[in-house]
Amino acid sequence: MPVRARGITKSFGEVVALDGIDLDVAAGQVHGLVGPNGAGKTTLLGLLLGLAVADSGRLEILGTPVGRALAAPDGVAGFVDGPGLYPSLTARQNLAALAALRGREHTAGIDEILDQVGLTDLADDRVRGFSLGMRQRLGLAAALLTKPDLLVLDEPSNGLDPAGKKHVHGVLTKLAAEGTAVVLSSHRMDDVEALCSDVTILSTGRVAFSGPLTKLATETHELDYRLVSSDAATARRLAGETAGIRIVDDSGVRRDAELLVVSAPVPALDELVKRLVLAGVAVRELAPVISPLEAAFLALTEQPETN
Ligand SMILES: Nc1ncnc2c1ncn2[C@@H]1O[C@H](COP(=O)(O)OP(=O)(O)OP(=O)(O)O)[C@@H](O)[C@H]1O
Repeated sequence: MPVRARGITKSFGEVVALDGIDLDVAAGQVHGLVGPNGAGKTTLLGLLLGLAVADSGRLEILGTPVGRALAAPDGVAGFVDGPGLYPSLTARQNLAALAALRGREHTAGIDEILDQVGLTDLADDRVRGFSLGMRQRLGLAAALLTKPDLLVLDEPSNGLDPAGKKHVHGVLTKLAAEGTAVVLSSHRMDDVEALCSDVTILSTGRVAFSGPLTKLATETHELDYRLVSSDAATARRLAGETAGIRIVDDSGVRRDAELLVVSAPVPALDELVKRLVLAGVAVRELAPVISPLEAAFLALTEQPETN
């Protein structure tokens, strides 16, 4: 198991950043860490990278218990708070310098790595002029210099354009398929859904959910769905007549003539679709207003209102 954490706590003065965290990340898994600002994601990723030590609890990285020393265990790569790069060197020189620092001749692989992250055209430009998204891609390239068994990335999609995202997703998916365990944090639920097999939802330093994304979807019993059909009036009538379906009027989503928003468990929704088709009403669009992950995120991390 590349990551096995039990009862991890970490405080900064009065602030309890991590409050009894359990986390398992298996080889070949892309594991998403999500949670509101300040939930403890970066702190946890920092522990995995050996940038800080926990106050208490047990942490095993790649099968080795982590001690009190600040050191990145062998086989671990990644970054938090943006990658550390030399601004006056080019992208290629940055990678060559890092490879040299690690005492190995990696230059043969540098062109291929730059290509994987989509930086070939910028290989000989100085990093000083790089945008956030370009830096993120170069940071990932640096992490690929040694093929890591555990890759830890804080907000790797930050600042990426669609092409950059495609490259990064491609690289991470390929690494995971080859057995690397990937742990990444993100505020983008769509990215996590596209990329991760498993997710941990953190809320004020505690684990609110940890497990496969598919489990989260089945545990979410009822969601709001947008239904666009060829006959909204009939759809509204049939929805009202179908057991388990509730018509939502104040959902805050775009209102238009063909759109109906209903709240329903999946079997009731199936029944409604069958009735619509029997009545000769075409279903043009049927999708959750927010995804199961986003719904779970909001439900599990909602802060009680303070008056
Ligand atoms: N070096 C530090 N000194 C003092 N407090 C810290 C330090 N690092 C983190 N904290 C506090 O610990 C808590 C968790 O912070 P952390 O950065 O891990 O959250 P996060 O989930 O990564 O947030 P974000 O989504 O905003 O990046 C916050 O309350 C933060 O203020």
